[in-house]
Amino acid sequence: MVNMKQLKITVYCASSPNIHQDYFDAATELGQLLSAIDCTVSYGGGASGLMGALADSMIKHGGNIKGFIPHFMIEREWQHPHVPSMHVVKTIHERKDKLLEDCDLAIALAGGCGTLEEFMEALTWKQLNLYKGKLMILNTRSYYNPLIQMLDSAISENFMAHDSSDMWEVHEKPQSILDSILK
Ligand SMILES: Nc1ncnc2c1ncn2[C@@H]1O[C@H](COP(=O)(O)O)[C@@H](O)[C@H]1O
Repeated sequence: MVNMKQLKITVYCASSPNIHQDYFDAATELGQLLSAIDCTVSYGGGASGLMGALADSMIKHGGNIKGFIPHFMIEREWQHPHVPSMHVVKTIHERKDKLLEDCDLAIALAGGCGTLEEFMEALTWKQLNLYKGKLMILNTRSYYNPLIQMLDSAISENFMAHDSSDMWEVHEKPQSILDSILK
């Protein structure tokens, strides 16, 4: 049985606030579900978009959430004001390293180029065995279908090994992510 106190989860997600309510609902639900299993969640430390929704939900439901935010974003006052454990790092590269350090599971919620880049780096590191944790995609509103199709093409065209899709799980709903963690 997994000791949930030990489980370290990283969540990559959008900074944009101008998105469909379904994405906010999914981030809020995931925050509530992860709070209930008492794991530690690390994220980019922002207050806007899905980052803010996830952090607000975890704070509301008594979860453990840590932010890793580069100094230049603090200067722009982008950090979440109520996340108690906020780590200020020098660069965005240091933030990405910290987010994957000792991470058991990295989850990509919907997001823009920042989220895509973070998730693809984690996948690349997993392929190189530099990251040993799990990877999950929360496919709210089928947002990630084109990326999944692209990865399938990379496999079918032999740019990636035939068993590469074992490296990630795709979940349509937050509850399905929780079920996979608990199984
Ligand atoms: N306003 C922001 N606060 C914190 N982090 C931000 C912000 N804007 C971009 N970022 C960085 O990008 C990802 C999310 O990027 P998306 O392009 O919105 O998916 C976030 O983790 C930060 O690295």
